[in-house]
Amino acid sequence: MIKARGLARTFTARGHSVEAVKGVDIDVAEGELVGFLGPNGAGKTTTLRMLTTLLRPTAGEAQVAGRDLLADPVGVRRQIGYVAQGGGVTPELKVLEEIELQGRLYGMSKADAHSRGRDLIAQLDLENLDQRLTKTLSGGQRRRLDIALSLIHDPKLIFFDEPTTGLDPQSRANLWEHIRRLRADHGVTLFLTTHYLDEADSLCDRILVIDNGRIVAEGSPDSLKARVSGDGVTIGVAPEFVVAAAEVAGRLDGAHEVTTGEGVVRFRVPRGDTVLPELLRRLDADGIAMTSMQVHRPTLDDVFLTLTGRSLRDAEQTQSHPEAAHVA
Ligand SMILES: Nc1ncnc2c1ncn2[C@@H]1O[C@H](COP(=O)(O)OP(=O)(O)OP(=O)(O)O)[C@@H](O)[C@H]1O
Repeated sequence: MIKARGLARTFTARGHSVEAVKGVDIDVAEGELVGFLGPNGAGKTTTLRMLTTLLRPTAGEAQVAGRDLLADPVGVRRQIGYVAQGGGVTPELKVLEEIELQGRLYGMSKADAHSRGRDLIAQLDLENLDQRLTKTLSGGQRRRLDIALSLIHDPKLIFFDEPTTGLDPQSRANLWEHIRRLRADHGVTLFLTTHYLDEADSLCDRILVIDNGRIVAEGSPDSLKARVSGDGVTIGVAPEFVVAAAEVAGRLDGAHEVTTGEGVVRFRVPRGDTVLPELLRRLDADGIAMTSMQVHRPTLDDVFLTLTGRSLRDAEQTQSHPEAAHVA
């Protein structure tokens, strides 16, 4: 459905050039639900805008939904749907009118646009809202209307740019269900960008991780998590014992990636739960009191950290990882 090779985009603004996307290869098979995950500024939207013909690549080539991106952008546009971040609607139109207008823009007759509008309203659970002005919709309802608008011409491939950003947890879960249904009921191929790890994890078959304009990892959520070896353990100790506690942790069987922070020591071990009694015993023997402890299974954030040396959350705030000092 998507085959991109060496896709790149450089922006030039006030004499400075920014290599937003530095030559990415992307393959998406028919019927797949693929997530494009990365922090703010990583190049997700730029890539999406190139794949949806809204932005011309500086280099590279792509086939999208069976059409050549550069040679046949109009053909690509006919085959795809695009749910942009904060896509525009006409505030004074009612929901059904807005969808009908979209149908008319795609060249449908009034009757066809009306019946397609009715179908989409049912499909996206907008039945009770069809006569509401679009400007009065909640965030989640607006996003469902955006999806309905993108589906008007029955596209086989849909791009979503951060579909659930800004939504409350309940609306997010509801929208995930709609996205899953698009694929299950209509066999649509989906490509979505997100900076939410849980979203990528629960929704996507496959994830591409982008950082600084390059794809740094690719695979199923489970296979990516399997790249991180072992559970993460975080223990709390008094600040004056951090270095000593890190040394104790580093001597445990299989312990690696030991880092320290303000009153905490973090490390990885093959089985977090089984090493804790031994760790407690050794800390006790050295007179170090543990104030807290947490064990967690690898998350996609751990994958990002392993790959880039930065936490996805830190990267989002464009911060480095100042408190982490490697001691082993
Ligand atoms: N029109 C533009 N002119 C100059 N620089 C741009 C332009 N659009 C994007 N950039 C830069 O390109 C880089 C990638 O931006 P992009 O919007 O693709 O990232 P993103 O991963 O989608 O981030 P977000 O999650 O914030 O949407 C950033 O450094 C951004 O500042």
